[in-house]
Amino acid sequence: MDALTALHSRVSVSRLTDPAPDQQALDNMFRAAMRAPDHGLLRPWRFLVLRESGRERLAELFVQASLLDEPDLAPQKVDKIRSKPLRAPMIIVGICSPKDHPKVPVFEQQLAAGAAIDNLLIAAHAQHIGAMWRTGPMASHATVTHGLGLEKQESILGFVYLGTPDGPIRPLTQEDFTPYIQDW
Ligand SMILES: Cc1cc2nc3c(=O)[nH]c(=O)nc-3n(C[C@H](O)[C@H](O)[C@H](O)COP(=O)(O)O)c2cc1C
Repeated sequence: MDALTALHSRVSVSRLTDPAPDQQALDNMFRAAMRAPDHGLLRPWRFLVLRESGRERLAELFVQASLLDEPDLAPQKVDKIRSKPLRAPMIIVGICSPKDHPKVPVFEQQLAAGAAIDNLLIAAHAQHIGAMWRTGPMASHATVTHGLGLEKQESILGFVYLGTPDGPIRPLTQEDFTPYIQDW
């Protein structure tokens, strides 16, 4: 798929199944992530790749975090929370890992890390891999961030769910971009 086709047609895929992306596809995605615009070339990102046991451990962190917030959570709700990270065969946790820099504020480093995640999504799509960027309250919950080994200054920007699309991909309608553009 050429670059413009990939950019014009990327779509989130929420229903994902096996197989997970193979190593070559993953390498292509990370190479794309590394090409994100990056003020100062600080590489203010890192990624955790969660496969079978990683997703299960993440599920337990989600449960622990939710029970800490709401100790009386109904068992059905606990099961639902536990099932969330198991919705796809692979999750990549996109982390902003800002560096101290006199000219590059954390905000810009978060933008760069977000761009790296978007490059990763587009590279997944270009290889016919289904992907969806998710966050939710678990992304900023201390139980989850500590459990995943984040440092104090780091933050989770997204859980990227990855796999093979399970069913048809949502058809896209051409969106009119002109309302978002002005000559000035
Ligand atoms: C930072 C960020 C966090 C997101 N978190 C969620 C989320 O937790 N749940 C969700 O359903 N969509 C989330 N989305 C949106 C989806 O990834 C997706 O972009 C949206 O559903 C639109 O679909 P499309 O990507 O096919 O246009 C998030 C997007 C971004 C950029």
